[in-house]
Amino acid sequence: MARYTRVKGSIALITLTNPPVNALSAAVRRGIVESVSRALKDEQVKAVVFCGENEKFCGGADIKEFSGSVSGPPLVPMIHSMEAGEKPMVAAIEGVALGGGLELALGCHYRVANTKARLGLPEVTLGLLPAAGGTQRLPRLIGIPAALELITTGRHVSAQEALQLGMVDQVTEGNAVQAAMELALSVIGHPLNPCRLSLRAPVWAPDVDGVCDAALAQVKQRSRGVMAPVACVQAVRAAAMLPYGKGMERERQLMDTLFRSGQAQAMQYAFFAQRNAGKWILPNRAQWNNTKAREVQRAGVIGLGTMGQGIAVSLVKAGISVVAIETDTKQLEWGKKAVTAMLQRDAQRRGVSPPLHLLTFTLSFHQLRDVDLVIEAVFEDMNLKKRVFSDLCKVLRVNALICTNTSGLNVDELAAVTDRQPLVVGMHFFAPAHVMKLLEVVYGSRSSPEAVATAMALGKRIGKVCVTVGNCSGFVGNRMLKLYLDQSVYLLEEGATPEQVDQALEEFGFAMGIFKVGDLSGLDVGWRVRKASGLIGPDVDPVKPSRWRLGRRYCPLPDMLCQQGRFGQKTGRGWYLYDSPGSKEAKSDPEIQNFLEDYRRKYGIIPRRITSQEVIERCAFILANEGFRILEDGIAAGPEHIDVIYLFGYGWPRHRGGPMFYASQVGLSVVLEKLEHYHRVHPDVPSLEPSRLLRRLVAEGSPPIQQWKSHIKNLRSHL
Ligand SMILES: CC(C)(COP(=O)(O)OP(=O)(O)OC[C@H]1O[C@@H](n2cnc3c(N)ncnc32)[C@H](O)[C@@H]1OP(=O)(O)O)[C@@H](O)C(=O)NCCC(=O)NCCSC(=O)C[C@@H](O)CCCCCCCCCCCCC(=O)O
Repeated sequence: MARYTRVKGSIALITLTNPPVNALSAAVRRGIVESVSRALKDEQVKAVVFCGENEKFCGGADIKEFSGSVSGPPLVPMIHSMEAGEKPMVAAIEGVALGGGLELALGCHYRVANTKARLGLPEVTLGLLPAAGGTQRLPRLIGIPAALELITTGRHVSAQEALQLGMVDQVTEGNAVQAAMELALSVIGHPLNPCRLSLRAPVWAPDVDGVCDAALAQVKQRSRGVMAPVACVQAVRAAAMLPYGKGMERERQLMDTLFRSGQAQAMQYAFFAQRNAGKWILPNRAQWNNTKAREVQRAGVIGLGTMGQGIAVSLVKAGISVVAIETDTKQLEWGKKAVTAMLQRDAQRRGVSPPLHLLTFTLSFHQLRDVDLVIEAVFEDMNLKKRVFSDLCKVLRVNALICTNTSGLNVDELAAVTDRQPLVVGMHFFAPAHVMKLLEVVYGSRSSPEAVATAMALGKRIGKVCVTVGNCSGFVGNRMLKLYLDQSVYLLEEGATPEQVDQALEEFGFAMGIFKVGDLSGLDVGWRVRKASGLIGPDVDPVKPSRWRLGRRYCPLPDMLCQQGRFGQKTGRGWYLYDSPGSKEAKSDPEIQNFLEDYRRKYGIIPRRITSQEVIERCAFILANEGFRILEDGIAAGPEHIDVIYLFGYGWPRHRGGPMFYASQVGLSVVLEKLEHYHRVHPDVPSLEPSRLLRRLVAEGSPPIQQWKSHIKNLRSHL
C-alpha cells in the first residue's frame, strides 16, 4: 500500500497506493513506516520523496476506519519519525493533500505542489480536528490567524494560495514528483532542523489571546452547539501557548473527546451519505453505473420567476446554453434583468466575464426546437403545467426530455399529457435555485432510467447534491416538511410562541427556526397551496375557522395571518416584525402575542408551558416517523437519502446527521415511546401515530441505521 522505488540513484520514492484518494488506511501507514525505515537505513539513499498514485497525494486518514477498531501504526509517531529522519523528505503534492495527507506533508521537510492541487485540513467537517500534528505544525508554519481560519473552516486552498501562505515551498505547472525530486537533490546536505516544524516557535503574532478569543466567538456564533470548531480553536491556542510536546498532548486530549462524540459520528455518516446518494438506484435496479446519461448542451427554462431565474443561472454557469421563456414582455424583461444581474455579480466575484452569450430570452416556444431538455418552472398549478407540457410537445424534438420543477405535484399526471412519458422526470430545485445545493430528481412510473440518469448527471454538473425520489405528493422533502410545519403551529396553539419554537430549533442546530424560515420564503406560498388543495374554501367560517378539516386536526393560524396581509419579510410582517418590507432582521411582535392569546381564548384553549425538549421531539420525531413511512412506500432508496435531502434542502444540522440518523442515534425505542405518548395526547393528529416500520424495527431490536437494509425489504441503501 506504499510502493518503494529508488530513482535517480539516491532518491527513495515512496508512493501511497490506495485508490481512489490514497487514504491513510492501516495498510498504507504500515507501508509508509516500513518504507521510511528502509530509506533511512539505505546508505545509497540521500533523500526521500513522497507522492500518491494516480496524481492524488492523499485524502487523509481512512474515514471508514473510524467506525471500527483501529489497528496498524498510528499516524503521530509515524509522521514524527519522518520529520526526525536525517535525510531530507519532500512531499510531492498533486491532486489533494487533505487532513492526515496534509499533516504527512507537514511532517516532511519540504513541500512542492502542482498548480492544480488543493490543500486543507477539513477534519472539522467530520466533527474532528487535525490530530496528527496539524494543529501544532500548521501554526508554526503559517502563523496563528491563518492556521485558525483554515482549521476551523476546513477550507481547501489552491496551490497558489498555499504558496502565498507559506504552506508549500514551490508550485509547479509540471509534474510535482519531478520537481520534488529536483528539490530533494538540491537540498542534500543542508541542515534539517530549520525545516522541522515541531522545533519552531509559532510564527509571532500580536495579541494571540485576543485572536483566539475572537475566533472562538466567531465559531460559536457560526456553528452553534458544534464541538469540533471550538476544539480546533483550543488546540491552536495550545500551539501558541505551549511547547510542541505539550501542545500535542492537548491535541490528543481534544481529539479523544471529539472522536467519541455523537457529533463526529453524525458528520462522518453525513459524508458517506452524500456520496451514497449519488449512487442512485431505481426499484427496477437501473442504477448510476449501468445507465448512460444523455449529453445536454442546450436547455430550455420555462418561466422566469424566482425559481426559473435561479435554474437558468445554474445552467449557464455550467456552460449550458439556455433558451429562457416567459409569457409576456414585462415578465421576460424582468427575468432577463434578474438573470443577467446574478451572472454579472458572480462573474465579478470570480474575476471572469459573465457567460451572457449562452442565454437567449424569448416569448416564443419555437426557439425550443433544438434543445436537449426543458425544465418547466411555471407557477405551481397542475392545469397550467399540463398546458405547458402539451404545448412543449408540439415544438420539441421527439427525443427531448421534459423536466418539471414542481415541488410536489404528481409527475405521472403531468407526463400523461405528453407524447413522451418515459422522457418526463421531476427536477425539484430549492429556492434560491442557484444557491441551494439540493435537487430531488423525481422518477414517475413511466420515467426511463436514461431520463433519470440524464437529470442526475445534469444536476451533478451544475453542482447540486442530487437524490432520486419516487413520485408522491410532496416527494420526500415536502411530504415530511408538511407534518413538521403542522407540529410547529400546533405548538403555537397549545401555548408556545414563534420565538420559543425557533429558539429551541436553533439551539438544536438549525441555522434558522421554522417561523423565521416561513417569513423568509413567504407565507403566501403555503396559503396558495392550501387553497388549491381544498383545505381553505368558501365553506370555512371566516370568524371562527374550523380546527378540524379533511378528517384531522387543522390549525388555521397561518391562514389567519395571511388574511391580514402578513406574508413575512416581503411585507415587513409575518410571524415576526421587520423594520420595512424586505428587511431581514426578525423582531418579536407584540401583535402576534395578542393574536395568539385571542385565538386561544376564542377556541377555549388553555395555554401550557412548552419545553424546548417537547419542541424538538415533536418536530424531529414527526420527520423521522414520516421518513419511515417513505421508506416503507419505497419512495426513498435508503435512510441516508432522506437525511441528505434534509441536510442540503432544509437546513438540518450536519452534526445531527439527518432526521433518520438522529432517530437511530437517540434510539428507536425512545422515538417510538415518545411518538406513542404524543399520539395518545393528540389522537386527532394521525401523523403522530408511530409508523409500522418504526414499530417493527424496535421489535427487531432497534438495529443501527447501517443495518436497516437487512430488515427492510425494499431498501436500496449503500450504507
Ligand atoms: C478527497 C476528495 C476531495 C475527493 O473528492 P471527489 O469528488 O473526487 O471524490 P469523492 O468525494 O466522491 O470520493 C471518492 C471516494 O473516496 C472515498 N473517500 C474520500 N476520502 C476518503 C477518506 N479520507 N477516507 C476514506 N474514504 C475516502 C469516498 O467515500 C468515495 O468513495 P466511494 O466508495 O463513494 O467511491 C473528497 O473525497 C474528500 O473531501 N474526502 C475527505 C477528505 C477529508 O476529510 N480528509 C480528512 C480525513 S480525517 C483525518 O485525516 C484525520 C487526521 O487528522 C488524522 C487523525 C489521527 C488521529 C486519529 C485517531 C483515530 C484513529 C484513526 C486511525 C489513524 C491511526 C492513528 O493515527 O491513530
